[in-house]
Amino acid sequence: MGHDDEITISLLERAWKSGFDVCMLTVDTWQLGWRPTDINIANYVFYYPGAVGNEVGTSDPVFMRKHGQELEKDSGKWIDSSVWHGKAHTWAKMPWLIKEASWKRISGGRPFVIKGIQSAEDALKAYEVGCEGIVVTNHAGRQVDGAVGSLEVLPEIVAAVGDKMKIIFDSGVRTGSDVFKAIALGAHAVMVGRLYVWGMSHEGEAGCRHVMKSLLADLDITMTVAGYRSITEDVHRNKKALKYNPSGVAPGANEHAKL
Ligand SMILES: Cc1cc2nc3c(=O)[nH]c(=O)nc-3n(C[C@H](O)[C@H](O)[C@H](O)COP(=O)(O)O)c2cc1C
Repeated sequence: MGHDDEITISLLERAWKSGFDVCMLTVDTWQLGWRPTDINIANYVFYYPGAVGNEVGTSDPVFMRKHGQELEKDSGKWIDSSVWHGKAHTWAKMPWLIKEASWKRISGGRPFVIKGIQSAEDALKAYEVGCEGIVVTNHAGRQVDGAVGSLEVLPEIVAAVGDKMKIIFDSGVRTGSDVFKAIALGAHAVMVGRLYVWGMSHEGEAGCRHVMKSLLADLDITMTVAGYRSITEDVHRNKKALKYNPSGVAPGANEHAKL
């Protein structure tokens, strides 16, 4: 979410017209973390106005009306008016974004999700401002060095809001047992980031499909060897009976017999 409310509304309208029907706001990176490796290989997709990372914003009709189509690379003007980083909005702005002026009005009431929640306190705030869901994530540990582990905070967040809203988990999901543990701890769904990218970089779309099929197969096997028939009927329903096991060993079939 950038600095300019008019541009924000325009972006949301474009998203809705393009067929997206859930709005997800990332709140943990209004500025990017410092990663020397990226600097070494000149990997910075937001460096100048035409850079690919800024395209959604700088191609926006309201942005172009206000700032012109040809922004000078080094003027700094594009940063001042930015649709990109540089401003920390607060919780006070959320009712405006979600309800009063924006997403709910534009989409006719479709869900709004906040991505980047790492505490029960913030999860409750997200609920209070009108979100239907949250993503419990530490942005894959790629932004704040030493950030709290997302799986560590998941149980307290589930306890606070698990019956009120959808909880999606990400950061570090690589295997079926990672998915299984997150679901067993109360997540309704998980997301993956780098996993599919690795498959894609190796073999394009086919690689991406292969990685995702392997993940699902691994989840199936994990589920069955742990004694569960299905995620929705068994693992999630029985989540309160499952305990997080930091050793990484999946709960065994005996546990299922007890349930
Ligand atoms: C190359 C890359 C770009 C990303 N860009 C964004 C982004 O623009 N907004 C965002 O909310 N998360 C972004 N993320 C974070 C992912 O949405 C997700 O939270 C994270 O990758 C999940 O962890 P995992 O990669 O370990 O599965 C990005 C991640 C990667 C690897």
